[in-house]
Amino acid sequence: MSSGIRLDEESGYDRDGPLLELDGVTKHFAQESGLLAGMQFEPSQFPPVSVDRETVKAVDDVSLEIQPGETLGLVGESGCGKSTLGRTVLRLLEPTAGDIYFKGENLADLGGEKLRRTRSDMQMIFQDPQSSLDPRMKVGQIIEEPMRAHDMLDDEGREARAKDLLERVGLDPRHYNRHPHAFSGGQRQRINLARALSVDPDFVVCDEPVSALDVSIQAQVLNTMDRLQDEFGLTFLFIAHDLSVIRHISDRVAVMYLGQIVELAEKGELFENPQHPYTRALLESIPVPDPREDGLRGVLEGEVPSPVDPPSGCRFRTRCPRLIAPDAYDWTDEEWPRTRAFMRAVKRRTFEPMPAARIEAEFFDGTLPRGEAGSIVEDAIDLVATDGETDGTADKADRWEAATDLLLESFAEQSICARERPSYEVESQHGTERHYVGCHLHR
Ligand SMILES: Nc1ncnc2c1ncn2[C@@H]1O[C@H](COP(=O)(O)OP(=O)(O)OP(=O)(O)O)[C@@H](O)[C@H]1O
Repeated sequence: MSSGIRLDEESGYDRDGPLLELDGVTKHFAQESGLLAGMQFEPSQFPPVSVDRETVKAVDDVSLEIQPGETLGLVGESGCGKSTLGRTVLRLLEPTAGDIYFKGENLADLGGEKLRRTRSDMQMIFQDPQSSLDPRMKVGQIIEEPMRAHDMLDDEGREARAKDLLERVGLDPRHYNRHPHAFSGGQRQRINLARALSVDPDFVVCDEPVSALDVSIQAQVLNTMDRLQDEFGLTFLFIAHDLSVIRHISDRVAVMYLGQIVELAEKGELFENPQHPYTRALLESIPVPDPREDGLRGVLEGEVPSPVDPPSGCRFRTRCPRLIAPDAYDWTDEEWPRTRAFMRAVKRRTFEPMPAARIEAEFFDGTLPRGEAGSIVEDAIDLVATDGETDGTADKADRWEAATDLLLESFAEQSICARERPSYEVESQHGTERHYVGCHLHR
């Protein structure tokens, strides 16, 4: 067509547009709070117990697009919301807020036959090929099950298609009558692929599909997925915590942290020109095949905070090595990085108690920051130093906590990183696509 726009006859879908579009997608879970599984004794009421509920903010305000035929890799540490996002996209989970458009149509508006058809157009494969295959069923039945559920073909047609699919995923069609236990992990994941493809979907969410497999098998399965993507014209949302897997399969990569996308760029751009401190830390923690290295380099410090009460502003700021200086103080080039390093060390208690002068020497090269910032640092040093003024607080643990609170409240909480949610676009150095980064360093 001269306009370059092609419309899907039935749906009016503009094929040059995104296949999938997420707009502010949010998924929160209500759960009982931690204390005694949330039970509280309330003698004044009947029954005399109440259950506290808290909100797990698993996915928060995610917007992105996936183009037809591409693989968008979704990467992040365990618990950052990748699976929840994948399931919400397929509406296996109802979003708390936001819209999901598939082929231009809002999934929330679909019903009846159209919803049924869209469901078969969107499939999912899971991490554990062992537990997702019913051991009592034969491979043929497993692959035919979705076709039966969607009234696709007759018995003969389904059998022929199942056998064809077995071959196309790299298995022997003669295995049609075998049970899944007769197959290796990699082969079972191929059966899963055949099942997902049986209903001829356009879009597949692949949730850690190779994580349970030996590294030697992973590449083979990934290569098969790559080939099938071309043959079937598939679009993948590919979830993995392993950056080398993501690098193998993705066209673009979205990095997720505590329920939000913090960076999104073409694969080459993301790996060659990572801009978010979280992405950099993830990249640095890829194990290197160097026998002198004892495993991981530059490992991420601390734990991922709870999604019940995520940090304000940039969610990564509580672990970020590049937290931005608070504007309320006047810093020289050296003062802020030193103060930041001291604050992190106090918070994580990474140094042994020592006299104040030694702390000053080790963290500040003997010269404290000038002005108000310097007085605050001095007070914090006093609290943790072996010869510091204790101000009546004799307990050592309390003093470390008081120093941590003082530093965090005076500095970390005043940083723009704590006050505003970052969202910026930077120029790509490699490739042509947009490079999104949620980090105030790009203000
Ligand atoms: N049904 C649920 N009820 C309450 N909280 C949930 C539920 N499902 C997930 N969560 C929480 O939501 C957060 C995100 O979990 P999710 O499984 O999506 O992360 P993930 O990045 O896929 O991690 P993993 O790779 O470990 O599966 C976690 O804190 C998790 O405990």
